[in-house]
Amino acid sequence: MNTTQLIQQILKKKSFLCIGLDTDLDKIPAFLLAKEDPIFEFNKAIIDATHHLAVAYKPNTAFYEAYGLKGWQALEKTINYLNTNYPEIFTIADAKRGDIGNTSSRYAKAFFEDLAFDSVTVAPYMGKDSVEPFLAFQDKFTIMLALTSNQGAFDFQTQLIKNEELYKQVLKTSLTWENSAQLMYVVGATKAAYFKEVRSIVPDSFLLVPGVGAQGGSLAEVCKYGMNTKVGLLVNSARGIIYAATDTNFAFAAADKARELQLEMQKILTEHKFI
Ligand SMILES: O=C(O)c1cc(=O)[nH]c(=O)n1[C@@H]1O[C@H](COP(=O)(O)O)[C@@H](O)[C@H]1O
Repeated sequence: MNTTQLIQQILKKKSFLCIGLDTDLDKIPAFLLAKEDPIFEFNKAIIDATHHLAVAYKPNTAFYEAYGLKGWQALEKTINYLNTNYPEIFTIADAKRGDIGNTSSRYAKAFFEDLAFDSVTVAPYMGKDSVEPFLAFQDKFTIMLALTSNQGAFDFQTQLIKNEELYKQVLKTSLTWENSAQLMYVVGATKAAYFKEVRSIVPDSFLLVPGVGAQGGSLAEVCKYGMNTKVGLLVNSARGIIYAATDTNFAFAAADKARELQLEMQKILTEHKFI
């Protein structure tokens, strides 16, 4: 998957929605628990009901790792199901990895080769040599945390170091790395006031924007300064979509929630003259 294909999909579906598959056995409909693989059954139903409204899916690996081998198998089945049945969909392993080089290269192999995701989220705290092994996969995307949606983002990311916020230095420095065209950045929807600054540093990159829905971020506020000339946004919602209902109609209820966001996105894409 390249950005041209991603943009084509966005314009065709009139959507830049990413659905977070943060699948929690305590929250999914109880009747699914009797199935052999409840996590995969839930994901499959959500994907089948929403794939025409979303351009990307983002399983957060924590929700799978929490269930050990069974959870990891459900993650593998989910990525295989997406790649086989909906190859146009952009897939994100939300794993927030990053370690010394030889370890990062194992993480990259796990998510790009073994599980065949299009992208993986990476924490940049350990610097260039911890991110390079991900960027070495030239046809994959490395999505680096820049300014996260949580309150703790203010602990380090916005602190001034030599008169400049740390997240800005992270953005600027990453642009000097080899294959930086394959970088995307996480900027939380709850940080809408920062999008103008972010865009002044990374005008061409895609931004993955979590934090609408359950965390209270506003899509309209994000789009005011977050878009670039090629849309440049993937806006994620997990709980706000996938747990819309807990009865047998859960997937339809999720599709209704996804449709609400897609319609809002369609309006914004029209206003910005993309469609
Ligand atoms: O990298 C992420 O996706 C991420 C970064 C961030 O700054 N904030 C954030 O919420 N996320 C993830 O995005 C998802 C948000 O889920 P909801 O709040 O349920 O929509 C979770 O999987 C988070 O781990």
